[in-house]
Amino acid sequence: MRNITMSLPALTPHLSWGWQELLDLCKIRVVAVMLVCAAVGMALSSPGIPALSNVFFGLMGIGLTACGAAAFNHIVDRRLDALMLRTSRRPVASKRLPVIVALLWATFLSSLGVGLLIWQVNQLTALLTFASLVGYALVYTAFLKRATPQNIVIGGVAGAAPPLLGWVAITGQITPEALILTLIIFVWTPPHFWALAIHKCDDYAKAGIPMLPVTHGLEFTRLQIWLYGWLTVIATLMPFMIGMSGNLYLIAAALLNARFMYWNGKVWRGKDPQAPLAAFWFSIRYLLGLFGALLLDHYFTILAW
Ligand code: HEM
Ligand SMILES: CC(C)=CCC/C(C)=C/CC/C(C)=C/COP(=O)(O)OP(=O)(O)O
Repeated sequence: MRNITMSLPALTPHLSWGWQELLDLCKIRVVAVMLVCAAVGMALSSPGIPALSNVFFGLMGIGLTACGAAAFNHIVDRRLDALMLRTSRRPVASKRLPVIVALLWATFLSSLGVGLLIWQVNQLTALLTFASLVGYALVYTAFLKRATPQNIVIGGVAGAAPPLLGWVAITGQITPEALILTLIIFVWTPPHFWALAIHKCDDYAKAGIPMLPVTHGLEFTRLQIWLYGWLTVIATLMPFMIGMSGNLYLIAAALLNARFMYWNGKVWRGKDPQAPLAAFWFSIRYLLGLFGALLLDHYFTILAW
C-alpha cells in the first residue's frame, strides 16, 4: 500500500485538483456579466417587479448552463489551450484535472441548469438556453473557431443570448425589444474580442487558430473594430428610438459610446500599442454600464409615474 501511494505522484505528475479547478472551468466572471444582462432582460420585460421565483430559477438555470458550456469549452479546446500562453495553465489543458472529471462536471452543471429551467421556469427558456449551450460549446468551439475568421461573429449569437433568455424566462415570449438587447451584445462582441485578439495575435497564430488578425492582418482587424463599434453605437440607440428606454438611458449611452469609440478609434489608428488591451477591458465596463443604465432608466421611469 505504502509503495502504491508513493509511486502515484510519479505516475501522475501533474494531477492535482479540487474545487478551485472545477470553479476555474466555469469562466465565472464572464458568466457573471452574462447574468447581469439576463437580469436586465428580466427587469425590462415587465412594467413592475417580475415574478421572483422566475427571476431566481431563471438566473440559476441560465448561470449553471453557461458555466457548463464554459466547462465543455475547456474540454474541447484543451489541446489548443495548451499551445497558447494565456490559456496553457487552465486545469484541463495543463492536465491537472482529468478530462473525465471535467466532462462529468460540465454535464452535471448543464443538466442541472436546463433541468431547473424546464421544471421551474418555462420550456422556451430551457430550449433557447440549451441552444446557446450547443452554439457555444459545440458549434463555435468545435467547428467555427478552427474553421473561419468569422468564428466569433457567428458564435457571438450564443454569447449574446442572455438578455433574451432573461426576457423569455419572465414572459415566455420572444419580442422585438428582447431581440434589440441581444443585438447590442451581438454587435459589441467583435470589438470586444478582436481587440484582445490583436493583443494576443502571436499566441493565436502559434496555435494555428484562424482569428481575424491572423488571417487578414492587424490593419483590416482594426478597421473592423471601428466599423462594428459604430454598429454597436447604432444598436444602443434603438431602445430609446422605440420608446423602451428614456432620457436617463440616452445620456448614459451617449457618454459610454463616446468613451467606447475613443478606444476603438485609438485601436483603428494603430499608433498606441497599449490601445487594443485597454479597449478590450473598457468594452466590458461599457457593456456593464450600458445594461446598468437600461435598468436604472427602467425603474426611474416606473417611479416617476
Ligand atoms: C463569441 C463571443 C465572445 C468571445 C469570442 C469572447 C472572448 C473573450 C476572451 C478570449 C476573453 C479572455 C478570457 C480569459 O482571459 O480567460 C474574454 C473575457 C471576458 N469576456 Fe468575452 N467573449 C465573448 C462574449 C462575451 C460576452 C457575451 C460577455 C458578457 C456578456 C463577455 C464578457 C467577458 C468578460 C467579463 C471577460 C473578462 C473575464 C475576466 O476578467 O477574466 N464576453 N472574452
Ligand atoms: C447558455 C449560455 C448563455 C452560453 C454561453 C456560454 C458562454 C460562457 C460563452 C462565453 C463566450 C466566451 C467567453 C468566449 C470566449 O471565446 P473562447 O472560448 O475562444 O476563448 P478562450 O480562448 O478564452 O477559451
